[in-house]
Amino acid sequence: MLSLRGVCKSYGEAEALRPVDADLPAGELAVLTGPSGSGKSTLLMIAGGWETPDGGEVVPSPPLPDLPMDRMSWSDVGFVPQSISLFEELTLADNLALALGRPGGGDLLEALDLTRLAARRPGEVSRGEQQRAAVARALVAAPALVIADEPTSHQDHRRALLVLDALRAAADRGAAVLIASHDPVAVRYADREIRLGAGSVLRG
Ligand SMILES: Nc1ncnc2c1ncn2[C@@H]1O[C@H](COP(=O)(O)OP(=O)(O)OP(=O)(O)O)[C@@H](O)[C@H]1O
Repeated sequence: MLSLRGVCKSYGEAEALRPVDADLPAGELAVLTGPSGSGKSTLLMIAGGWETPDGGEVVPSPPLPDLPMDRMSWSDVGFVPQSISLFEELTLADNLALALGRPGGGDLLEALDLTRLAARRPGEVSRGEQQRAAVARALVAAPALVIADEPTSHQDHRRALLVLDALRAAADRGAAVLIASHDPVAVRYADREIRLGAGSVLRG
């Protein structure tokens, strides 16, 4: 469960995120929508504890450890950044193993149509395949909170459904899953939509 109460953020004079109230219960997949620049990525960074809001509060339950982003464990928060950011020197399988702390995640690689690519490095697979591997890495350690920024942006329709099915399965096992997306398929898949519009929340 994650509660956002009046969370807002500015960069200097620029208002990146107007105050937002939203709840993200455990076991639900929520989609954050809104025009480009409305603050979706900013809100995801705040929700994951990697950015500090200027006002309001973020209340994760159970609480997140008070650690900087690069020290956060994949078993605390699973993150799919817009930039994907796999470890380039590791194979896809080893990217998952690093997150899990041991080899594993074959079921996720299979579910995301990556089994035959498991021994390749990110530079040896397509952008869409890298993105699916980032989704697998985010889910492999079964975190209670999953945050994904545009996780279907590089997927064809069939693979977008695989990604959404994997995120849905994480919610079904009890995780709170928050994704930002422009993809209407993702919006249909979600249990709730949090809409940011021109800097303000229309529905949460
Ligand atoms: N580090 C920063 N410094 C200054 N302004 C920033 C910074 N990061 C984001 N912004 C601004 O804050 C606003 C919200 O950005 P954000 O990336 O959260 O939007 P978004 O809804 O995720 O956009 P998109 O759909 O294009 O990814 C934008 O106007 C952006 O230019």
